[in-house]
Amino acid sequence: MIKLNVTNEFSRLREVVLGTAKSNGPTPLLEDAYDPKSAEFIKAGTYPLEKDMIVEMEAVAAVFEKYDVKVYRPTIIEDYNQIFSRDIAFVIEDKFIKANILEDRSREIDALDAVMIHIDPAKIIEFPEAAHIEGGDVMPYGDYIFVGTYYGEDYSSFITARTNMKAVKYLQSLFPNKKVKSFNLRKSNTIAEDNALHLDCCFQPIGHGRCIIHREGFLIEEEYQWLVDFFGHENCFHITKKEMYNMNSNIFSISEDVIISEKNFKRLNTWLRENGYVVEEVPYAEISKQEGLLRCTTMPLVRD
Ligand SMILES: NC(=[NH2+])NCCC[C@H](N)C(=O)O
Repeated sequence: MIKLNVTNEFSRLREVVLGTAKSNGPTPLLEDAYDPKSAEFIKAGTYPLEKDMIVEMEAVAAVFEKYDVKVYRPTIIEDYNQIFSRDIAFVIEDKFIKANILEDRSREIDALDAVMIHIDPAKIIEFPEAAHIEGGDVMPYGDYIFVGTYYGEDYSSFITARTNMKAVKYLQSLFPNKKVKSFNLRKSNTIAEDNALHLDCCFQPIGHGRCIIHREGFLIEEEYQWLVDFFGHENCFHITKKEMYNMNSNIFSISEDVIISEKNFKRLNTWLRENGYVVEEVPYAEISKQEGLLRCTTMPLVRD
């Protein structure tokens, strides 16, 4: 049995699911894209190729091996995108919560059966159908759970809005002892630079009380300010629109001190090293064309 345990983004990682780019399928049709960045590269004829993405994801697997982290991979569904494991389920404390994901991605969870047989069935939780939630929007942080949402009246017109207030409320009922704090995120179906697809696309806590944040990803100034006050201004690494677009907030922590990051994130990686973190650089620029990066492709099961 897997002893599920996740209470934050950075305690020492022991077991994780890493997505796969194998049998990812051909380049999707433009009308089938479900995020603006993928659409941009489909239009430009530069949508990432399976063979290139496989190489990138194997580089992450090699880092996990180096740190002795046990890695599970999804069972391959033929011609289906299974890169972003983060969104399909998530672990908080000892509970494995199946997300209520976008219809286009609904088959991805089937590929985790081989992982779920090692989980106590009593710990597997499903959300009510009307409560939409994806793991990229959910971040446990000690007594808190931070959740990205969109609560505009026009929620249903945004394919980029994946977590609704029904889910935020349901999450609170599941964890009555935690403070669930939600953040209304900026959405755009067409302009990737204006789209915070998930909370991890504009914000992520790292070890030693710091975080990475993009102000404009938040629609409500007070909600952004709450985070800055919570972490302290000097502990926040602010990223620009372009850096958000390149997914700088979507790095992944193996521990308080070790972070996997993209090799082109010069400004971020320098800041991390100056502050004492060990940065494991990997190439992930092809994956990033699908509006996701390292956090999105991983789903932690066990941290210390
Ligand atoms: N946790 C994340 N930010 N995941 C990114 C998922 C990207 C994927 N193209 C989608 O639209 O669903």
